[in-house]
Amino acid sequence: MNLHFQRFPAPAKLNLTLLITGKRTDGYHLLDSDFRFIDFGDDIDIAVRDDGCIVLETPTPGVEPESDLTVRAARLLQQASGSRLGASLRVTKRIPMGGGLGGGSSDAATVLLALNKLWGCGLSRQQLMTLGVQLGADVPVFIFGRNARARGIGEQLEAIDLPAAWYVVCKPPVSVPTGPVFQLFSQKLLTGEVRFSIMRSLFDATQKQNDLQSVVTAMYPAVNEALNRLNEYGSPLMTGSGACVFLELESEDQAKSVFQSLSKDMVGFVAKGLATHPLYDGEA
Ligand SMILES: C[C@@](CO)(OP(=O)(O)O)[C@H](O)COP(=O)(O)OP(=O)(O)OC[C@H]1O[C@@H](n2ccc(N)nc2=O)[C@H](O)[C@@H]1O
Ligand SMILES: Nc1ncnc2c1ncn2[C@@H]1O[C@H](COP(=O)(O)OP(=O)(O)O)[C@@H](O)[C@H]1O
Repeated sequence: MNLHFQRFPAPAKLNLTLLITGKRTDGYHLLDSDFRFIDFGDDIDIAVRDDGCIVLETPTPGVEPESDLTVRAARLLQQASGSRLGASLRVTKRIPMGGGLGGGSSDAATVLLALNKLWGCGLSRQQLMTLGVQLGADVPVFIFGRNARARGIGEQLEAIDLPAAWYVVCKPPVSVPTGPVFQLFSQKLLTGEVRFSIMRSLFDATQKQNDLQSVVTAMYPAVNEALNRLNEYGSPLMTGSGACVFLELESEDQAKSVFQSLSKDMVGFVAKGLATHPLYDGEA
């Protein structure tokens, strides 16, 4: 079979603020969070196959190919669209796993967006978002394509305009699993150590916070250390359920200079905030 690969970007996200506002009866927590895409991410090379097979040529260490979100996204679209076509996938992984940067979710969203076009499925953006949330709470925002305020578990999205900004992102040497962080948050609710954040309009709108941060720093001192290092230059925050932490700066020069002054053992990068997802085409 003659395979013709095309490259599609899968950007990382930052949660510029993340409030936990309640809990659904199925145990999922309700959020109020501002998502921003950044110019750092994975790349996925995709070739259409005429035999219907979904082949991941670059398995991620520690993730069974069948449970990889790229493969699950392709199979889900096959089922939903009835397409008889298949795909070969090559993932160039840069986004650290368990980093709160949404790597797996972004990979899944990119596969859904790309194969919808390559297979000619013709599903709307909204239909793809409905499929995407079955794979993970973070998938819909990547399909939505604009920086967004997300509510519900991440499926109620409202586009937001954000000023140009650069980010120093640090990756402490730990990988944080999302489920246990929410579980611990729930336990601490019972003991009164954490609370649900009431409506955001009652807060100072400029105040940014992450309600999962205290839970994660209690479990992982390395996350606290990274926050302390960045604290010397501004007000850093953890993204998502961690482990990455970031500091927003107004210029690229400022961001680079902060990054350079961090000690060499701090793993991280400088990224620009994007206005939209690179695959966003303006269509609703
Ligand atoms: C916290 C956030 C914020 O952006 O980001 P990450 O740190 O994972 O990137 C997300 O809401 C995470 O979304 P995602 O990573 O897709 O989570 P999922 O795979 O759907 O859920 C993993 C587990 O976390 C818990 N979970 C997840 C989301 C949510 N709103 N409430 C929850 O209680 C559930 O126990 C679920 O089984
Ligand atoms: N293509 C993929 N890329 C990253 N993680 C994946 C992928 N497929 C499945 N996973 C699983 O999803 C988990 C969450 O990964 P990821 O979304 O990158 O981090 P986070 O939820 O912290 O933003 C990983 O620990 C891994 O087990």
